[in-house]
Amino acid sequence: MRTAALRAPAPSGLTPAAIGRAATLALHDELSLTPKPGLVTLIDAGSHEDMDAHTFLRSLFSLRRYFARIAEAGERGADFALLEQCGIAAEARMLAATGGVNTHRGAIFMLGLLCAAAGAVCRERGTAPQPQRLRDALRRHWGEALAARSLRPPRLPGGIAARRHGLRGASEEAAGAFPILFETAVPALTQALARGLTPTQARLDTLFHIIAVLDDSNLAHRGGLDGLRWAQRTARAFLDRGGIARPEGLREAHAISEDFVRRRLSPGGAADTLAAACWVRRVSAGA
Ligand SMILES: CC(C)(COP(=O)(O)OP(=O)(O)OC[C@H]1O[C@@H](n2cnc3c(N)ncnc32)[C@H](O[C@H]2O[C@H](COP(=O)(O)OP(=O)(O)OP(=O)(O)O)[C@@H](O)[C@H]2O)[C@@H]1O)[C@@H](O)C(=O)NCCC(=O)NCCS
Ligand SMILES: Nc1ncnc2[nH]cnc12
Repeated sequence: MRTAALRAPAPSGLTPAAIGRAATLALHDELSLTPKPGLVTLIDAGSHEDMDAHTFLRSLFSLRRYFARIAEAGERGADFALLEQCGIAAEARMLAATGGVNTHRGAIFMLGLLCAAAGAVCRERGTAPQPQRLRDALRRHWGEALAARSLRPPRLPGGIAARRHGLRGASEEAAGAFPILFETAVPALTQALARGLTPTQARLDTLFHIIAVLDDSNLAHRGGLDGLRWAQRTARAFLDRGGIARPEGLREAHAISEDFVRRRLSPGGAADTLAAACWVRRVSAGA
């Protein structure tokens, strides 16, 4: 029998397997949300010629063990170097599954760190990890390493664009323990559901809240600073008009998505942050 099956579940009942499963489900929640500005859904490829839903599903399948594995590493108190090795191996499996297309590199980084933090919290606290505890664990265990890492010269197009424009890319966001995730995305999703929006409506409104404030390096890479600022203004205006929960909300969301595609803009960082917000709600509720 697998050793994992012999392990007494963490006092909270949130085993690394449950933490990891929540990450896979959250990434599927994001992929299946439609319409999404410029992003891949189950029915269209958005602003992408190089990937579609099948690419994302193959990528998700290749990551099916990674999130549980990195949660287990966090539960054991692994240092950042070990997490990074886990992430690099997962990126290699993703690229092998997608034929070299970058579907989830940012999600491997962001959700990988969050799963590791959840593993640490479950072992230390014996409770379902609440947002603030997750954030504290990120800072306490890997804050210094993430801060040092964010000073390294970026090697990816998004990170290079972010550095050029003085933006907070994925590495800087992680070094701050994901402020947009915990201060914008999770509250927006929670409040939308509390207002009675359906899960789909709440996720869509939350995506617009994230696009309106995130320094999404994918947008900066593809559209420059003008493209990023146009996307942020467009998302903010949609929300100021009342967001998705209006008779004309869905039609407007489709029209905005067509504008993003015309400009070849794709907010991949916002998509990952939405998935992470869905994941935070799942694990905080005990997965
Ligand atoms: C740590 C890395 C993520 C690299 O660090 P860097 O800071 O250089 O990262 P960025 O380039 O800024 O962003 C990398 C990906 O992270 C997502 N993202 C973008 N902006 C943000 C943000 N502000 N906050 C959080 N996350 C952000 C985004 O990922 C998603 O989009 C990608 C798919 O979209 P697409 O447009 O197709 O992207 P490309 O193919 O690159 O562009 P095109 O050619 O199509 O135009 C996909 O990755 C989504 O997940 C950014 O792309 C990390 O890469 C790294 O160094 N990894 C090494 C392993 C490691 O350290 N792992 C740690 C495990 S805990
Ligand atoms: N659905 C999606 N489309 C394009 N890029 C993404 N990055 C993460 N999710 C994505």
